[in-house]
Amino acid sequence: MTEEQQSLAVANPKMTARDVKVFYGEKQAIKGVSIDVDMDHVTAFIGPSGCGKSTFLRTLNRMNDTVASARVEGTITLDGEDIYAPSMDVVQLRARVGMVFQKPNPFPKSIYENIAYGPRIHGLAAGKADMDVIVEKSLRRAGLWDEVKDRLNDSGTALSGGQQQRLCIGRAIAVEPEVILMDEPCSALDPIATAKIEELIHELRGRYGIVIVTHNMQQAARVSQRTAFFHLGELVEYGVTSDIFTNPRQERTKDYITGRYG
Ligand SMILES: Nc1ncnc2c1ncn2[C@@H]1O[C@H](COP(=O)(O)OP(=O)(O)OP(=O)(O)O)[C@@H](O)[C@H]1O
Repeated sequence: MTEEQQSLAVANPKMTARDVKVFYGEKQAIKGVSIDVDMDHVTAFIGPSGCGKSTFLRTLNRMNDTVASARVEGTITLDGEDIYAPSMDVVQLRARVGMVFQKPNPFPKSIYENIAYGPRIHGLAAGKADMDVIVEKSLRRAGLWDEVKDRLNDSGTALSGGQQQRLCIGRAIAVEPEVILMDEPCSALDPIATAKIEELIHELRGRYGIVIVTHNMQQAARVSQRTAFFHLGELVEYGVTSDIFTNPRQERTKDYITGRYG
């Protein structure tokens, strides 16, 4: 075992998934996945289209609840607490485990309101001055403040695609999440906007647990320290990113990273 692999084994998990299965009606999309997510490493989910990356990602904050035919089995915990327990407040859970989607989806409101909306609902600001601080801090963390500080009342939808995606990251940050799930956050962006998001992921690492689904293996190699390779609903291999890309243990992983399918 390399030193890095040892640290993989002893990592203190923020979230754990054990034998997670997801069904859409009769069809099984996830076949018994177990994985840990920690705060210190960015985790990338890779694999060919339809292998279940997004489905599994969405189990981590119960976004699958919004799909009527979806059913989840197994156990997922956040700080040791079962997130599928009846006592779990799902609105609170989705603030603690935030999500950024493939297509930037700011609210059709001002830049300021996009950030302030969540903290207001969750009662995080005592008044306007408090909210101003939260808005500035969130936009700074999302790497957007300098670009928008003089136009906070402009519509969020008037920003460029890359700026909109950083606004959505800022919106997730504003409610003080512990984990941020990103579902192909750069697939609608040009290379420059993509580079900015990747840089931002580096800056956010450690402060938040980060899980990113990506089609782009170079991106997984650039932004993550842990990579999980999914195929046909199974987690085929999970490990230190550099090991997965240079020394995969499973034949299916090797075939995928060498471009034999996908
Ligand atoms: N709402 C749904 N209802 C029924 N089946 C679904 C639904 N969402 C996903 N699936 C199916 O579940 C399987 C996994 O899909 P999922 O979108 O999770 O894969 P993915 O690896 O994220 O794919 P992609 O990279 O193309 O986004 C696929 O067979 C897909 O058709």
